[in-house]
Amino acid sequence: MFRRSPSICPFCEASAISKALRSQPQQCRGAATLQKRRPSRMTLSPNANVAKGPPRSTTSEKTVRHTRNSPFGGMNMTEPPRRSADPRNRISTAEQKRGSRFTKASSSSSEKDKERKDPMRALKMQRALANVSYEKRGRVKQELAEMDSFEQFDLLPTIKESVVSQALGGLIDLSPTPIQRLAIPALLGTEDGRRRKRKQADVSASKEMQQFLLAAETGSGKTLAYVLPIIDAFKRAEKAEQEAERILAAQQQHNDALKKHSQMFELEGPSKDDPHPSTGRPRAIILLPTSELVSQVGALIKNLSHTIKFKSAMISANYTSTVIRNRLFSPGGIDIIISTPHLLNSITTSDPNLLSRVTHLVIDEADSLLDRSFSPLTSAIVDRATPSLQQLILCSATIPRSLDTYLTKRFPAIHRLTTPNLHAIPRRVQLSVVDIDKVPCQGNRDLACAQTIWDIGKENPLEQDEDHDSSSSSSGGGEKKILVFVNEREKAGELATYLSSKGIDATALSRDSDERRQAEILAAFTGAVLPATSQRQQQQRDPSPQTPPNPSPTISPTIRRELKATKALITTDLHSRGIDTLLVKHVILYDVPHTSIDFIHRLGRVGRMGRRGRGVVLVGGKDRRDVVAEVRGGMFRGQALI
Ligand SMILES: Nc1ncnc2c1ncn2[C@@H]1O[C@H](COP(=O)(O)OP(=O)(O)OP(=O)(O)O)[C@@H](O)[C@H]1O
Repeated sequence: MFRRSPSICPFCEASAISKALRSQPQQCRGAATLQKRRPSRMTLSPNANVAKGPPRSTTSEKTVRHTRNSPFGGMNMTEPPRRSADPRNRISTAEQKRGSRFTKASSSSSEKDKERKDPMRALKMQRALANVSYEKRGRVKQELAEMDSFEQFDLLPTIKESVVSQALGGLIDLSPTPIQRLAIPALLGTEDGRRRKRKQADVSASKEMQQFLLAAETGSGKTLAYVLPIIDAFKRAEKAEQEAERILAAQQQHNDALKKHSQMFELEGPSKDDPHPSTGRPRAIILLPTSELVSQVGALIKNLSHTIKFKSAMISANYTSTVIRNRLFSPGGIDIIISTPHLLNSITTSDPNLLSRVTHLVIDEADSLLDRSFSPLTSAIVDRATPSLQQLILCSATIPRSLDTYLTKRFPAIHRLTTPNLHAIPRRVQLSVVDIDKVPCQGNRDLACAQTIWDIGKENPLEQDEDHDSSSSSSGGGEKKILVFVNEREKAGELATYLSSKGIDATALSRDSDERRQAEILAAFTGAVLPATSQRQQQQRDPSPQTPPNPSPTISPTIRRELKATKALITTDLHSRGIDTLLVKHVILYDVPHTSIDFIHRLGRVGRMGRRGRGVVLVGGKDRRDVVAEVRGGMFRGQALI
C-alpha cells in the first residue's frame, strides 16, 4: 500500500493509508508543493559535499563572501547566507523558529531555483548534525571493501567461534558490518586484521589512554564492534597475568622448600578462601542510558561469556541493592560491568576502588550520555577511571554538533571511526506522510494515528512480509508490532487510552512507566527472551502480572470492533535510542520530530541490519512540511541528513 508508484505522488501515496484521503487526490496540496520543490531524482546535491569546495561564483558573490563578517564566515557558504544577504528574504530568528515562512510555497522563480539546487535548505537552518565529508566517506568505503569475514580479525579463536554460536544466533553467511570492519582492527591495534601492530604487552605498558569514537548508522552492529575487542583484550591480559602468577607461585614454592625448617613464623600466602583478586574490581565498564539497554547489552555479553568464560554483571535500577552488591562483589570475581551512569556514579562515589583496575570504558549512546543532563555523571566516572584506563570508547549513531564541539575540546586526540553511511536513513526504510488536516481527520491527530494503525493492521500479511523476513513474522507470532513516537511524554498515556478506545491494543511506555514492567513490554517488540529468574522475581513482586502498567485505558462502551494481531507501543525519545526492535516493521511519528537527529533515531528502530521498514509521519497545518519533505528526499537519495 505504501509502495512507490510512478503514477502516484509521494503525498498521495502516503495518504493512501487512509481510504478517505486517497479518494481526494486532486486536493493534495503537499504533492503540488513537493512537485515544485523536488529536485531531479538520483542526483546528489553539489552543496552537500563540502569536500568538493564551494561552488564557482561570480565576482560579486565572492565580494559578499569575503566581506561577510558572520558566524558562518569561512564555512560552507552556499545558499542560506547568500539568501539572507538579500533584504527581501531576510527573516528574523523568531520567524525561523515558527517556521511560518517555510510552510508557504515559494513565490519567485529564483527561490524555486535555489530549492532545486539545495534540497536540504530547511534542514540547513537547524544544522543539528556534525558534517562528515563525502571525501572521507568514500575513502573509508574503499578501505572496508576487502574485509569480509570475522576470520580476518586478530581475535582469539574462541571469540570468533562465539560470534556465530552465541552472539548472532547461528546465522549463516556472516560477514562483519562496516562499523565492525572499521572498529575491531582499530581497537585491537591491528593493521590489517592479521598482524598486531603493537604487542599486547606494549599496549599495557604504555600509560597513554587511547580514545575512540565509533559512529555508524542505527542497527548496524555497533555493540559487537566494541564488545569483541574488549573481551579479547582482557582475556589476553588475564592469560598474561595467569602466566606471571604461575611463575611467581613456582618461585614461592621453591623458596618455601628452602625456608621450611629455618623459619617458624612466616606470612601465609593467599588462602583458597580469599576472594578472587578481581572481586569488586572489573576490567571493563559499559555505560548505557537506560535500564532496558543495560538488559539488552548485558544479555548479549552473558551469552558470549558462556563459551568465552568470563564474568559479567548488569546493574541497574531494575535490581535490588542486595542483588547489585552480590554481583559486584561476587567471590568469583568480575570482568565486565554493564550499568547506567546514575547507578555507577553513586556506587563509585562511595567506593572509588571499584574503578581502580578498569582498562576499558565504553560510553554507548554517547550523544545522550555526554549531553547536558548526563554529562556531569559520565564525566565523573571517566575521571575516576582515567588512571588505569587504556581505552575510552564512545559509541553513537549520530554526532550532533554539540557532541562534536565537546569532543574537540575534551578529547582532541580522539580517533573518529565513522562509516560511509553515517547520518543516512537506509533506503530500505520508506517514509510516508499522512496529512491530518484532510478528510476524515480534519486536524484530529489522534484519529489520524488510529486510522493509520488500523490500515497497517488490516494490511495483507503476505504483502507486509514481502521481504521474507522470517524473524519479524515468525518470532513475533504473526502479530504486527507498531512503534508510535510522541514528542511529549504526557501525551504517551493519553494517546494509548484513546487508541484503546478505538479497539487497538496500545500500551504507553515512558519514564513514568513502572520500571519493572518496561523490560517485559519491550520484549514483545524486540523478541528478547527474559531471564527466568527475573520473571520469577517479577511475579513475587507483583502478584497480578495481568495488571497493565499504566492506568487502565478506559474502554469506551461504544467499541464495536477490535484490531486483531496488532500491537502498538506509544513512547517518547527515551526508547528511540539503541533498543534493538527487530520485530518492528512500522514506526509512526505522531509528532514531527524536532531535529534530524530524532528522525534518525526514531526511524532507526526499523530497517535494522538489512531489514525493510516503514515509517509514517503525521503532518498538520503547523508542522514543518518542508523539513519532512527534505528528510524524505534525503532518504530517497540515500543521502546523509544534516
Ligand atoms: N555482522 C552481523 N551480521 C548480522 N547481524 C548482526 C551483525 N552484527 C550485529 N548484528 C545484529 O544486528 C542487530 C543490531 O545490532 P546493534 O543493536 O548492535 O546495532 P546498533 O548499531 O548498536 O544500533 P543502534 O544505533 O540503534 O543502537 C542486532 O540484532 C545484532 O544481533
